[in-house]
Amino acid sequence: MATLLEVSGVSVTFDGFKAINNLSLSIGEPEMRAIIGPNGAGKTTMMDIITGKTKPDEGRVLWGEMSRNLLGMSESRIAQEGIGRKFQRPTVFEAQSVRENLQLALKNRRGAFAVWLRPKGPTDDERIDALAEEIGLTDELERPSGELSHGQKQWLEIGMLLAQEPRLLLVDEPAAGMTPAERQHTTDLLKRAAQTRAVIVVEHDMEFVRRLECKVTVLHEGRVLAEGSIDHVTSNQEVIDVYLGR
Ligand SMILES: Nc1ncnc2c1ncn2[C@@H]1O[C@H](COP(=O)(O)OP(=O)(O)OP(=O)(O)O)[C@@H](O)[C@H]1O
Repeated sequence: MATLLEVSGVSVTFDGFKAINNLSLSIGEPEMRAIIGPNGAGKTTMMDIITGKTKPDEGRVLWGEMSRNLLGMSESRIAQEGIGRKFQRPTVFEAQSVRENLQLALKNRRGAFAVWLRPKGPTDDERIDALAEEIGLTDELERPSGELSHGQKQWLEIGMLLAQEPRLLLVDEPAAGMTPAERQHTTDLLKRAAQTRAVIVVEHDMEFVRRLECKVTVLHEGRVLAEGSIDHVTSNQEVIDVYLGR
């Protein structure tokens, strides 16, 4: 597994408060990684830094085979590089059908022009069918997205991100507000996505994290407190003291 993203010695201070404190971690390709930690640990700020929304005071964020520093790039450039982010609340176009939402995402995908020039690639309709199948919304393709359940909207948004063929997908609390069956479907979907790309999932639900069956990074006070298998981190006394035992 080659390293895709390397966060190295990153710090950021807001009004004198060090929200991220000499944070270092690396993500492989492909890899599934869960990030956990108490409120205020810096999980959102870390994602803001990776996606270029927040610029840190120190450190480097290196990306890809050429180890280019993402910190010099704009948010839109970083998205073009293949970093997709799913926020907690779904942001699909409610008046548009599932198909139209996926169509729109395909239009905006990376290298769309090159795909258009390629003579034998799948057509957009074939891609939409494959994506709908992937996210479990084949029977809902013609429905307005506003009629979907909360879980289905989340899957549609994941599908729209997958349409853009990201190399790294950042997902914020995907299980929140979902039924147990929806959670299971979301687990399966993310695990499949992580077979061919890097997926970082920030999540508080430990049962959900366990089912992802991946390496877990625990953040606390803006740095890595522990890292390893779920059994390794959940038996760590410091992790129990600052997070699990609360
Ligand atoms: N723009 C900002 N200005 C000032 N302080 C900020 C800003 N963004 C984040 N912080 C502070 O930085 C710390 C880290 O916040 P962050 O949202 O990254 O934590 P988190 O781990 O995502 O928490 P949660 O689990 O509650 O979402 C918090 O103390 C927060 O109040």
